[in-house]
Amino acid sequence: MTESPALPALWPAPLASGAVDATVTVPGSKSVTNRGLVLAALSSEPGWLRRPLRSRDTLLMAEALRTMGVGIEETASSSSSSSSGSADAAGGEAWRIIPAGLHGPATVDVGNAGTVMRFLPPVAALADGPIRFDGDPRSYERPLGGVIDALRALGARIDDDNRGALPMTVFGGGALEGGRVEIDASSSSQFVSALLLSAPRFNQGVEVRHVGAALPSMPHIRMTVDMLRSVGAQVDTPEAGGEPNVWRVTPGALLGRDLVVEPDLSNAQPFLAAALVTGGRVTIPDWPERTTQPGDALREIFTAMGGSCELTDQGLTFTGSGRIHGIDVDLGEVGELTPGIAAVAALADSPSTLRGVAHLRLHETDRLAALTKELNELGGDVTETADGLHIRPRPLHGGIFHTYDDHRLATAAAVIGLAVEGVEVENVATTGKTLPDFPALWTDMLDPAAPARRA
Ligand SMILES: O=C(O)C1=C[C@@H](OP(=O)(O)O)[C@@H](O)[C@H](O)C1
Ligand SMILES: C=C(OP(=O)(O)O)C(=O)O
Repeated sequence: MTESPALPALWPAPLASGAVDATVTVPGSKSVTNRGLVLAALSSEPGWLRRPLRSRDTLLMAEALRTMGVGIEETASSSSSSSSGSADAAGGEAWRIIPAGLHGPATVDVGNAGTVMRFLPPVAALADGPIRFDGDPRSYERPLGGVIDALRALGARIDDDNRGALPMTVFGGGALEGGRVEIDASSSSQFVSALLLSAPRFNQGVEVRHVGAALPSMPHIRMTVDMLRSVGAQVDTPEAGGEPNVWRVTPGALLGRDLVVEPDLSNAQPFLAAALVTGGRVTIPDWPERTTQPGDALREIFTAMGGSCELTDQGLTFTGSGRIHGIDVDLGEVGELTPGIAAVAALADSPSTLRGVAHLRLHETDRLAALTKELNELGGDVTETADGLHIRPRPLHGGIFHTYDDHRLATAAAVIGLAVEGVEVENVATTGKTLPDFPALWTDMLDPAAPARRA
């Protein structure tokens, strides 16, 4: 699914011939889909996920749950379900998730999905046998020690041959005691989300206390809390008058729900950037009015960089002004937006400073090093700071943009290619991690008549 044989090793990023004017339907959110799968698998009754994202990260999550015994059925429409009206209105494809006893032995391939490698070890601790975790070479380098240590403190037995990283085996004991635990989640908010998501099934629930430097990606933790509450879990949070950096989940059964997955707003980013870069207009249908997705911050960030946006019944319409301004911004809450913002900043009329994202060095690749190197090889002037990037725009030229198996590097390169002739994106198929149809969506955005011609 991820490696389409039709995609060339070097994808010539199309140059925009003018202002884009398009409506782009963006597939479902990776973060919502993978949380929805985990929560449904841990529920006490079957549930539905409608418009789930089907990408490498979410298919790995579904497959991992299946290998542990969970039923996940694909359906073409919602008509035979007991779904709510809103879900029926969503129509389209759906996954029916049928929870079952979690069984080992099993082997989980995490690929390079942070959500799979962090969210599933607590689930595996509830299984009745050993669950082996392995993945792409990069997954061995990504931080996991916080989850491993916390699970051990909560009663799990784990054999981590690579000491604090993958590969490893979680020896599920059929149940986990749970209770209080301290964790340093400064390298990834997913450590906190991982413990909270499975905690309703721990005997004592959980109290997670983050200790250490700043915690990144808070909107993703809010997403975890919101989704837990939507399936009936009781969660106390710092926001609700609780102690700072402390989350509590009470043990209890989770309900099977019918959830319509929102479009992935972080994957909407390159399309919104296209409006900004070309002085055009892009509409993303189904942009939610309220959401915990960090991509919603693009409304503010890209407006500050030179566009304007309007949320209507048609969705979010973003309009570029023809000018792009630099920005000085802390992206700690919305780190996954950094590559796309860096691409736009490299084309701006003034310098930018992107701060608060040191943890990106341990994402799919070292994103700070990769963006610096690749933008500079096209003639840019980017320097790494201790916690981000300083970008001084200069005229860029064409060349190969290496992507290091990082979907967001590939989409960032496509944004540069709109304005710079001759950009070739290495391994654009890596976008399949979260957005398998990216090359077709991109060319259709630039030529909205293309799908009709193909039909
Ligand atoms: O919980 C999630 O769904 C995510 C949390 C964030 O991780 P980090 O806190 O590790 O940056 C984000 O970057 C990632 O793309 C998705
Ligand atoms: C950091 C990201 O992914 P992951 O879920 O693998 O951490 C991302 O999608 O930008």
